[in-house]
Amino acid sequence: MAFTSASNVLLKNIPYQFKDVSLLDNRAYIGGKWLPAESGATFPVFDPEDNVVIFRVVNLTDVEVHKAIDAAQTAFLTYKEFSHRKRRQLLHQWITVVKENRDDLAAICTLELGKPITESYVTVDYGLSFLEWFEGEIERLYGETIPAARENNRIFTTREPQGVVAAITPWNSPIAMILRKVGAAIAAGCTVVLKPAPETPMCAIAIAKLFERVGYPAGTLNIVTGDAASSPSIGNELCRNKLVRHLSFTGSTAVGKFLNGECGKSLKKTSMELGGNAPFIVFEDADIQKAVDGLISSKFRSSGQTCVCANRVFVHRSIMSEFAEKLNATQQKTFVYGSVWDPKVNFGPLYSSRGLEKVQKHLEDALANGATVFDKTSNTENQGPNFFPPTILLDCNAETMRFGSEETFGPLAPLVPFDSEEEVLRLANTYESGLASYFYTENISRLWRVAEALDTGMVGVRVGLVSACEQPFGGVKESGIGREGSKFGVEDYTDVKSITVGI
Ligand SMILES: NC(=O)c1ccc[n+]([C@@H]2O[C@H](COP(=O)([O-])OP(=O)(O)OC[C@H]3O[C@@H](n4cnc5c(N)ncnc54)[C@H](O)[C@@H]3O)[C@@H](O)[C@H]2O)c1
Ligand SMILES: O=CCCC(=O)O
Repeated sequence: MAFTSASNVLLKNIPYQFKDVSLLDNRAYIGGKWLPAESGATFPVFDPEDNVVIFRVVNLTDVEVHKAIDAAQTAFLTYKEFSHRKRRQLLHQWITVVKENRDDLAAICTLELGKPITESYVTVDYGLSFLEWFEGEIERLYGETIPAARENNRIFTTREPQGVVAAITPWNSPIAMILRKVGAAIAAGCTVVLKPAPETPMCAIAIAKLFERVGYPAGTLNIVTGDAASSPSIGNELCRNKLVRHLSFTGSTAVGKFLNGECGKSLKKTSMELGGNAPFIVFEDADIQKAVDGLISSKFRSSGQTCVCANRVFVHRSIMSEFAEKLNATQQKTFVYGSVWDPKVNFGPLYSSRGLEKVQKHLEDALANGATVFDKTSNTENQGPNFFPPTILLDCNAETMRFGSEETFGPLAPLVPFDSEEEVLRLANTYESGLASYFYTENISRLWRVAEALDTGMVGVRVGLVSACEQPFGGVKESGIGREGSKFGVEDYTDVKSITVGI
């Protein structure tokens, strides 16, 4: 077993040898410099596999965040003058260094998030796919010519970068969430102050270490780290500072609503990628094994910790027993447990005891209200303090049980019987959230009817995975504002300027 030599930053022995230990830094990155907190404060980052402290990272206040915003504004004045071709070349170089350091990035993700190493590679590659997509988009940020009503006028539009973007990201899928947001803003010609989640700051720092190698103006990307207690004061500065033109947030609906309200005071543009509570519907005419396979990837990906994971599983009453049997058999065949560093392992612990408590509460609530566990998996003992096995619940009710109105964010699959299309659409559409939904049918008319009726930003029809760099990602209702990825993801960080010329 090899041990890393980055012992000055990494506080625990791990079974991985970093190829480039300089990616492990615990300082903030402001105006092109790596800095400690002025107060000297740091906060701990834990390994979810055993709750041991792995890093201590600098804990900033609003004072340093203010400086980071100033640095981003200074950089913007230089960066916005770069041609689109030059911006594309820089992004291409960033992609190259991220690719070259894929192993170390995946290892940091596994360390901080407890993600099995194989899944961490998937999230790094998913993040890279966004950078590659945005690189292609940079030189396609076209304007328009508009026929003018006045004979002696000509009207053109251009897409202008907005300026300083404040980005706040969550712990789940840290590499991809950062690259999807920061990559788009930088492709559009903006500069960024990023506040990563306190649980996963080292992924953000490593990404910035690679960014630094590329030759962007100092201050184009700044990383401001802070723990849960300092997040509100950091957020306050990001929302109130007038130099910030756009706040791009991914996280819970509660925090998103608060930040959106704060940004409203200075009418900042916001992008809000918030919580989901995805319905997953299996109609009586579905291919049952296909639906089972889709649910396995939608529900149990990242141990159930993505915003687009199925949360409420509606199965037509006539096929419930067959579906449950097949789901249980398939999940037992699919998942391998053990050390997150073992490439064969594909199901890991939850990110923290906070995550575990929430899933346990949803399970207890469902059981107290009449649900039953289908067949508790028996081979998941001794997997660490934050481990929760894939669990299938029968006899569930989405209107009376907690999972019906709150995201579980864990591997609990509550199966809810339904009798008609009308009933299931009413149940699927009642909740305030509207991020993703999924359904399985082999009936072509129902396919179009239900896809159009589901009130969500994304619909998966006979697929359990919708996420892709080219697909507009985002929600309606309380799941958010705006779209990430796709051509809309870059456009979101530009303003349309119209230029009227008299001739
Ligand atoms: N729609 C999407 O694209 C998407 C993607 C991933 C996660 N999510 C959602 O994120 C949630 C899980 O992430 P979480 O638990 O980290 O969410 P969270 O809202 O608690 O935290 C998200 C980020 O906001 C920061 N934060 C919290 N309070 C703040 C404040 N007052 N000011 C500034 N920053 C503050 C946190 O430190 C973290 O960086 C889930 O609801 C999930 O659905 C949504
Ligand atoms: O958790 C949210 C994002 C995951 C994804 O992009 O598929």
